[in-house]
Amino acid sequence: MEFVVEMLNIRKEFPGVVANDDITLQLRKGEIHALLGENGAGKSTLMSILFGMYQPDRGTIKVRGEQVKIANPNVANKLGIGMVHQHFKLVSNFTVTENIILGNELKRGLALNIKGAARRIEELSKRYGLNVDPYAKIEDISVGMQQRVEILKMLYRDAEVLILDEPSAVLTPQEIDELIKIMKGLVAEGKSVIVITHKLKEIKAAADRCTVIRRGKTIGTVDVATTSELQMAEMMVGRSVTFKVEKKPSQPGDVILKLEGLTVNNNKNVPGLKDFNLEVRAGEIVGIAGVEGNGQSELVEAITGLRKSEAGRIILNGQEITSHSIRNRINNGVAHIPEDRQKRGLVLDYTLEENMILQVYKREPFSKRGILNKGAIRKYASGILESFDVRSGRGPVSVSRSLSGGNQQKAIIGREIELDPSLLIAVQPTRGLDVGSIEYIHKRLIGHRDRGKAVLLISLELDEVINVSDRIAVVNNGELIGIVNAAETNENEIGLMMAGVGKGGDQ
Ligand SMILES: Nc1ncnc2c1ncn2[C@@H]1O[C@H](COP(=O)(O)OP(=O)(O)OP(=O)(O)O)[C@@H](O)[C@H]1O
Repeated sequence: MEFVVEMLNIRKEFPGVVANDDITLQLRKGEIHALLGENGAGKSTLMSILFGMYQPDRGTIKVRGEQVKIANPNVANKLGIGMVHQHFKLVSNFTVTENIILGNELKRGLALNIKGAARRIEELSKRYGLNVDPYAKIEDISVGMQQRVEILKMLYRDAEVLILDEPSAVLTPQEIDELIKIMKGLVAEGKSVIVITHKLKEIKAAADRCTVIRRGKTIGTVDVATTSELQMAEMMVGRSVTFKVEKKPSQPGDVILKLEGLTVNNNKNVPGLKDFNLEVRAGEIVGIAGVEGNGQSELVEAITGLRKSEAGRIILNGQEITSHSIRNRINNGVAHIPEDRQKRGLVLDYTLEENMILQVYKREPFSKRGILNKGAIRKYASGILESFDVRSGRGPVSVSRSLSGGNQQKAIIGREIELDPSLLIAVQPTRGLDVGSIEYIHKRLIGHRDRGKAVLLISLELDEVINVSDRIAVVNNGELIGIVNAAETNENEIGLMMAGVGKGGDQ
């Protein structure tokens, strides 16, 4: 039998949107199958159906040739289907083993045999090259390791089909290489993998076949080896796309942000950012390059006021703001596209239009003498949603939680750019976005620069930092290693600096 899973002519409708419209996906045993589609195309919905979280309105699912009804995730597990979600479901003060047996042994009322379970987890970890310590606490291990724990959880439950929903979105470039190896190891052992990803490079490196969907419809399934990245991108968005970022040389003006000897403690109360000096001028984009966890969060949180500084000064438009409140900084022209869109970006239970006016609702024309002007709010929000192509079932009145991840991200970016801030801090702005949206967001960041504003871009994507920034500041271990002009550098030079080697070879 060729296919281990077949999803045939699947339809799923939500209020105002047909998320899946006659979609067919057939998974061969032992393959890595990529699922590619624009933000909001319906990928997560389709996988949630396969994992029993939603029921399709129409269509058939077959597992190992037999028609099945996957009423809930327990049924999916019993059929050998497991899923790693974008947001992990782990208890942070429990160990790896406790997390893996939680909800399995516990739910089934089996006597707990932690040692036996840990032994089995260790064996699985070795067999699939996962390198996970069964006794480590979740809060002490990296996000990449936590993801492996989620993979182990599926293997522990004997999953044959593994669904990974945008697994690389939370990983560093090196962890992504390791994940690709892990996926290849899984299929070498006879498992089958479906992976949702927007990264065409990863599809090329890892997948055997790729199914492309657009606006809820199947466009086709291709063999990855014989299809180029550009061809897949064009199938996905339905038009030609360029991966190149067009921009004129910058025209830097006055200093907008100045950091002088800034030292900021991290969560462990030791300096995460040390004696840091940087200037960002009007009309330029300064990128921060560095391996995750080398002071970027401390830098951003200190500038936005989410974290206090231990020493040094933050100067915005010539005025010291080192100890100003968050609100005061916003009012003085700092906008922030945060890394964690669900925690800091959107109030998920508010509608989109409510989220679009979070910072400005007290201003005219949105309110007058404490009374909200609904018409003005609707007009403002609709304008943002339209220009940033935020797709949702019910437009401005959609509850933010119902949007696909990528569309939530676009809404946040739109809201922050619309404030027309003198300093825009963009942290991982294109994480989770499709290539068409990335192209658009890059244009808007450059457009913001060209209107004489300052942009500070923090990204783990080296391509993005090099292509979008004018100058690049490289950080390592909380220190500034050096600043280079983006037009005069390359990935190698930046990579060395990221490893702590200063320009010219000095440590
Ligand atoms: N629970 C829900 N209620 C209402 N609408 C929903 C719900 N879940 C998804 N949708 C809508 O269905 C469509 C498809 O969303 P889905 O999350 O499947 O997209 P996606 O392809 O995974 O996108 P992304 O790449 O941005 O994660 C979107 O328009 C979304 O707003």
